Amino acid sequence: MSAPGSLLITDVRPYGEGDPVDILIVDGVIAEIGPDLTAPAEAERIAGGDAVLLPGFVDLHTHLREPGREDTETIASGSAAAALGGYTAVFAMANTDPVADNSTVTDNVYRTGREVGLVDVHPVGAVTVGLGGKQLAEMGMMAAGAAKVKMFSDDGKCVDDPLLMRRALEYAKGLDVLIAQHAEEPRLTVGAVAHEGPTASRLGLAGWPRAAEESIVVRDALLARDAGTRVHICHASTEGTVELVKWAKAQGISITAEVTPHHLLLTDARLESYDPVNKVNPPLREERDTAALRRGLADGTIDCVATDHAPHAAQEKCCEFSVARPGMLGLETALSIVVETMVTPGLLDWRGVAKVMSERPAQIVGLTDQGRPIAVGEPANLTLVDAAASWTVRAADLASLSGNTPYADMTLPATIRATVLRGAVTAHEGAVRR
Ligand SMILES: NC(=O)N[C@@H](CC(=O)O)C(=O)O
Ligand SMILES: [Zn+2]
Repeated sequence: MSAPGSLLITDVRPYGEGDPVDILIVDGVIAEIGPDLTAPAEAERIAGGDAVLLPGFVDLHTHLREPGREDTETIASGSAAAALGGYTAVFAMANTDPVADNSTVTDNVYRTGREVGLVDVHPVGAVTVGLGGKQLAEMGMMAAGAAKVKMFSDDGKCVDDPLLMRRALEYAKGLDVLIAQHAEEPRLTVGAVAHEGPTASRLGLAGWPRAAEESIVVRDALLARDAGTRVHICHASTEGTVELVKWAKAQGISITAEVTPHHLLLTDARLESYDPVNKVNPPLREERDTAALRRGLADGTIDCVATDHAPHAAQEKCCEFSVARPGMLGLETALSIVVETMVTPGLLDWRGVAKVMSERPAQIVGLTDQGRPIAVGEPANLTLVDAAASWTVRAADLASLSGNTPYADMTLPATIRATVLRGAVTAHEGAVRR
């Protein structure tokens, strides 16, 4: 990765608006914006080629698998995937082995992320010890450590005990940190592997009803109301969740929600092939759900896009559908899927993309150096998007160590031309800079 000094990016359109301008970055900060800028001879130069310039993306939901499953992803490989996907910050979920339920693990993840240096890696701390759902983890120690953990989640599992969730929210309020809930009432999803509906019935797959998600969403909204604190809903997947989040926000409850690219695009029609690449939690649902999620993201009910990048080894994804691991890759394809589902149909413009992929996620978690406006004096965390380009996804070409992308061999719109982290180029023309 190039060291900060000066960087001149020529010929870009901030938020896809107006005439192309140049951006001069000095020591990691945007120093000048305007036509025909000059830079010192030693400055690095990047030709923008009329790219759309956006604030660097922030992902609130990434699984990096280190420590424990470095065969499927490492902090280094996941950081490369993130930089190539236009991300400048990712939140690494706690369901590692060992679980990130103490400051030794969270601080190690943070330090390794800094050493790799391609993206800001913020570890997520577990809410409960070992993700066991029985005893609160030492959230205060993790928040006070080097990583300054800002978000806690048992993701992969739901904090289903209502009293424990209540205590976690109260504790989080005192620490001014965010609890992110994987909303799944486990007693409604015993043995479930697919969305409960006509497709699963026909294919003989055990169903995961919408109510398993929605009952936890409404419960946690009420618990957040009573605790006077905020709660964040991971990977919203149903029409009912959109309606419930809208209702809760209208009551003044401090609730936020994310949607994944795959829940915006894909439905359970994909399951006809029994290909385990389509197995994910929460499951791919129906068109009324994808339509509601798109509308919800467009009108702000759903706050942001998060990838739920979930790498798995080939041998855990090649078996029978019912025993395969749930989860799909997301970092390198997220922007393209958002363009396909939201920009192309006119539901979001580029300002809207900046909002849902950068500004809102940074605000939700309280990052002050990311998701900032593109303006003089702001930190240079930036993504250049070639909006007119397209690419064909090849699983083997992805930087992720795993290959479980549901978009293999699909041609998708828009590419990331470059990613800039505090003035240093982390990815350029499909290659990472180390
Ligand atoms: N989404 C998934 O299907 N899997 C995630 C866990 C999660 O996000 O729930 C994983 O860690 O593999
Ligand atoms: Zn989850």
